[in-house]
Order: sequence, then C-alpha cells, then structure tokens
Amino acid sequence: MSSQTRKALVAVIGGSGVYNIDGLENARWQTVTSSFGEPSDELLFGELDGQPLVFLPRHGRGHRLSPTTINYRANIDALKRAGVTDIISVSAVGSLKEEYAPGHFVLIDQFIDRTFAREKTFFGTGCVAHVSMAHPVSTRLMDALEASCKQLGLPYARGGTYVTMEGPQFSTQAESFLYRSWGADVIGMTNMPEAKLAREAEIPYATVAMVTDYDCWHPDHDHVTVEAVVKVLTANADNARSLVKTVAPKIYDRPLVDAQGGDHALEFALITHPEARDPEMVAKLDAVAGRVLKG
Ligand SMILES: CSC[C@H]1O[C@H](OP(=O)(O)O)[C@H](O)[C@@H]1O
Ligand SMILES: Nc1ncnc2[nH]cnc12
Repeated sequence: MSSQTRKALVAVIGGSGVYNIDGLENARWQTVTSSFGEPSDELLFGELDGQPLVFLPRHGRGHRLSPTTINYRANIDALKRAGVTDIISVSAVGSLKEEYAPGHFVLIDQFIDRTFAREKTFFGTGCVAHVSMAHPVSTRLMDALEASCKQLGLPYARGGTYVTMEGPQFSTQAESFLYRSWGADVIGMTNMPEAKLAREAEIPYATVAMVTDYDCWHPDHDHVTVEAVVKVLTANADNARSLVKTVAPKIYDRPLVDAQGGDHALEFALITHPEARDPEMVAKLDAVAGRVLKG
C-alpha cells in the first residue's frame, strides 16, 4: 500500500436541522449539474481555517425533500464532480438502545438497508458492477470523528448499526421491537442508499448520527414526533457545528489510497465486458467511474 499523501476535499452532507455551515470563509452556493438528475440543492463551497470544504443539505434548504424523494445518485455524483474525496454525513436518528439517550452521538460502522423505493446504484443494464459493502464506513474518518468527540467532551459511542427505513412515517412499535431484536442501535431514513452510492463513487464515507429520540419502543418515553426531534436538534446544534469544525482539519491530509478500499472500490467490481457496455451509460458514469472505465 502506498504511503503517499494528498490533500482531501471534504464534504459534509447535512441532515435534518443542518442546512448550512456557519463560519465558512468565502462561502458561495454554486450549481453543480449531474448526469443523474437534480441534486438536493446547490453545493456550498468555502474554507474552514483556510482549508476547502463543501457542504450539501441533504433535504435541500428549507427541508423540501422527503427521504424517499432525495436524489441520492445526483447528490453523490455532484460531489464527485466537485472533486470531493471524503464524505462526513450528519444525521438525526432515533435510538434503539437505552444507553443512547437523546443528545448522544453514535459513530456508525454498519447499516441495515430496509428501503425499497429508491435508486440504489449508478450501474445496471449496460454496465454492471458489484462493490463490497462489508465495511461501509471508513475507519480513518471514524478515527477523526472519535478524536473530535473526545476533544469536545461529547457523549459518543464508537460503532453502531443504523437501520434505514423507507419512511416517511415513523416505525410501528412492532417494527421498532423487531429492529431492537436484531441488535441494531439507531434508526433513520436516509443513510441508505447514500453510503452505497458513495462506495460506488469511490468516496470514503462516515456518518455521525445524533440521537434525537427513543423511537417508539421505550416504555418511559413519548413516541417520536417531528417536534421532539427538532427540539433536541436545536438544543444540540452547537455540538454538531463544533464537531464538523473540529473534524475537518483532522482529515485534510489523507493517504493517496484509503487503506480500506473506500476510494478504489471499483477496482474489481465491473463485470460487463467492455464491448458489451452501453456507451450512453458509460458517458453518464464519467465522474463516478471514469477512473476504471477509461482505457
Ligand atoms: C425530522 S425527523 C426524520 C428525518 O430526520 C432524519 O434525516 P437525516 O438523516 O437527513 O438527518 C431521518 O432520516 C428522517 O429523514
Ligand atoms: N425515530 C426515528 N425514526 C426514523 N428516523 C428518525 N430520525 C430521527 N428520529 C427518527
């Protein structure tokens, strides 16, 4: 493995309650077009302590988009086109474990994908690819998130399984009990297919999940409502902002090649014979898969 390093271009994907990054110098919203349709919003480009950062509000400014209608492919494709090398995703989640009380941060390392109404791959008929999702999160990014949580004295857990439900309705109690019986830690509606698409686009990805509620399984807590989620998000907004500002400088210097394969996931993933590839599809994949489709 090469020990060479390069400068990262870090992107933060902001979830519910996180529609902007304040304190960005030279901040400008810019349209980045994608061959996969409309991203959630323009991208916000700027610098944090002199280092470049890109921000995308997952639901769009004003929270226009539901988890199902977010164009996850366009979002990841646009970030790739902008030159992004690493993604930190920020998400509100419900807790499935007693010990993860509202206000806690869980650094996710696994996902269960229960979504069923979303485009989940950049590939398909005309150019088939199968990437590994065994380890969906970059340990390097998680290390940086953990160091930042420690530095800021935030209550956090390293490692946790995030169940992605389709939504937009919250879970029934039977579903919530089921996910708990699977040993899952938190629940949300957005991180899949986002993490799968980041992997296909060869962008290392990590999620910091901010617990906002106990979903609906806990006998001593009210069932989740948007009002309760927003209240906890507002109370913890400063922590989320500080976390983003603290973590970015820690990942600015990155290895040329991510040790876990997050940035060379397509190396052995394409199976369609070059002569059988659909040229239109190959053209659409110029940003996501140009590295392996060329030549
Ligand atoms: C407003 S509560 C439900 C909403 O919040 C989470 O979104 P995000 O991951 O973007 O913070 C959850 O997944 C739902 O989309
Ligand atoms: N309980 C919950 N279920 C799904 N998504 C959530 N986002 C925040 N809390 C949630």
